[in-house]
Amino acid sequence: MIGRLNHVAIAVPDLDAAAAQYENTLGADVGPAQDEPDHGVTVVFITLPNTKIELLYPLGEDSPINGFLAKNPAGGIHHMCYEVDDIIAARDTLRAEGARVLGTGEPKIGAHGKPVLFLHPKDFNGCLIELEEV
Ligand SMILES: C[C@@H](C(=O)O)C(=O)SCCNC(=O)CCNC(=O)[C@H](O)C(C)(C)COP(=O)(O)OP(=O)(O)OC[C@H]1O[C@@H](n2cnc3c(N)ncnc32)[C@H](O)[C@@H]1OP(=O)(O)O
Ligand SMILES: [Co+2]
Repeated sequence: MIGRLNHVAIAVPDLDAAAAQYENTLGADVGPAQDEPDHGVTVVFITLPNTKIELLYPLGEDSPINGFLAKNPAGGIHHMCYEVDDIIAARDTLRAEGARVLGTGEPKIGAHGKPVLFLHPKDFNGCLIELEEV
């Protein structure tokens, strides 16, 4: 069901510093910061030859990453995003297997303009999973 690794997301306490570090110290292809108000985050995408890194910073008071950053003040890996062909079919299969789909269960439009859903980290070895329909 899952296909390519679309991105690995890292929650960071200082978005400008993290973006500059990836650009200047690691020599990566770093994009501009973009606000994602529907998701409560500001993101910076870093394009690697085989996948992307998503730097995440909270946007607004109800950001879903506030708790994670409170527990991990230095930052940390927040989620993995896997590509799927059909996100509704994937959701229904996963639910039937007992996995918890977060939020309303209806896909939202993600940072790439494509539908996304999240799966509870406690159901997947402590790793929050994002699914993106490509
Ligand atoms: C723009 C878009 C895109 O790429 O297109 C994005 O990525 S938006 C990316 C941001 N959006 C999202 O993450 C949306 C989905 N996320 C959520 O709904 C939430 O963040 C939850 C995953 C439900 C966690 O919420 P919250 O931290 O408030 O809950 P909580 O404190 O009760 O946490 C429940 C347990 O899960 C753990 N926990 C929390 N966040 C975690 C994470 N990212 N990875 C692994 N474990 C995690 C907590 O430590 C806790 O474990 P213990 O009980 O053992 O201490
Ligand atoms: Co993401």
